[in-house]
Amino acid sequence: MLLEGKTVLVTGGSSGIGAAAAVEAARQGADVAINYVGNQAGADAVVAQIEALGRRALAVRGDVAKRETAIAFVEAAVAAFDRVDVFVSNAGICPFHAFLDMPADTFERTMQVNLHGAFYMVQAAANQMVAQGDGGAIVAVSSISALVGGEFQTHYTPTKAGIHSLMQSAAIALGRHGIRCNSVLPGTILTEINRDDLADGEKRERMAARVPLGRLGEPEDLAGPIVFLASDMARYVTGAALLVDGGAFVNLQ
Ligand SMILES: NC(=O)C1=CN([C@@H]2O[C@H](COP(=O)(O)OP(=O)(O)OC[C@H]3O[C@@H](n4cnc5c(N)ncnc54)[C@H](OP(=O)(O)O)[C@@H]3O)[C@@H](O)[C@H]2O)C=CC1
Ligand SMILES: C[C@H](O)[C@@H]1OC(=O)[C@H](O)[C@@H]1O
Repeated sequence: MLLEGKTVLVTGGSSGIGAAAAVEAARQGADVAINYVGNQAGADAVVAQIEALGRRALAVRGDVAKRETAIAFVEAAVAAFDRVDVFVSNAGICPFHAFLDMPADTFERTMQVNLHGAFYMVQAAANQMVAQGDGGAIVAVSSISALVGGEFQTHYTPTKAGIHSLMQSAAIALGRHGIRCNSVLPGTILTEINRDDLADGEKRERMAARVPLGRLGEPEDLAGPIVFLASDMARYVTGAALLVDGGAFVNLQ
């Protein structure tokens, strides 16, 4: 097992990619704490799946846009499990909207949840790891959208580029502490975040047609790459960004 005896924290662990990563971490031997903001039923279901695997689980509610949520999440996990070995910064939103009439509050909320939230969470986890004194691993969920644009994502893609950049700079800041920082860059993965957007059958087919592996992604497609980067198998990997997109990014012609 790749994460035997480790404590793993996942933000946005109540559905989609975060839920899949949390359950896979437990399958790989970790105790897991998840953060969520509103979906208590989803959080409870993930806790039940982790416990069914014989591991300890904790769900902590909180809005990642607020710095105090990060402090409270890490404190709650340490109170329950004593330490933080792996931190997965995953929580995010993508309220699709046109650029020219983007409401300021939609832009600002997306920045606060996706980028400010990642910063505060990663900072809180890193401080705990530094205090423990024996390293750790941080994996942030960025996106293929860090590298390419989206007409209705002008508020969102900069947050994903920012998360990619945050991991690069954090890798430098934290390397001396033995803390590795990497990102995964998912392509289009079928989750709640894009359920309405991909209800448009024409768009869904167009997105799938771009993928050399022939299908859109499932949350579980991210679980392995996240666990790998979190594990000692990736012990000399830091500052890296791993595309997990079925080949969509490289598919120009
Ligand atoms: N699906 C995709 O195609 C892609 C997704 N991503 C990224 O993956 C990450 C996960 O998204 P995905 O699994 O797809 O979508 P989901 O909507 O399924 O999951 C989003 C998760 O984030 C949580 N969340 C949202 N806002 C907050 C908040 N303010 N505070 C705390 N938690 C919050 C949700 O909690 P709750 O359930 O309680 O609302 C939920 O657990 C996001 O960062 C997204 O940008 C990147 C590339 C592609
Ligand atoms: C939510 C979108 O469908 C999804 O988010 C991303 O980051 C991907 O690039 C997709 O656009």
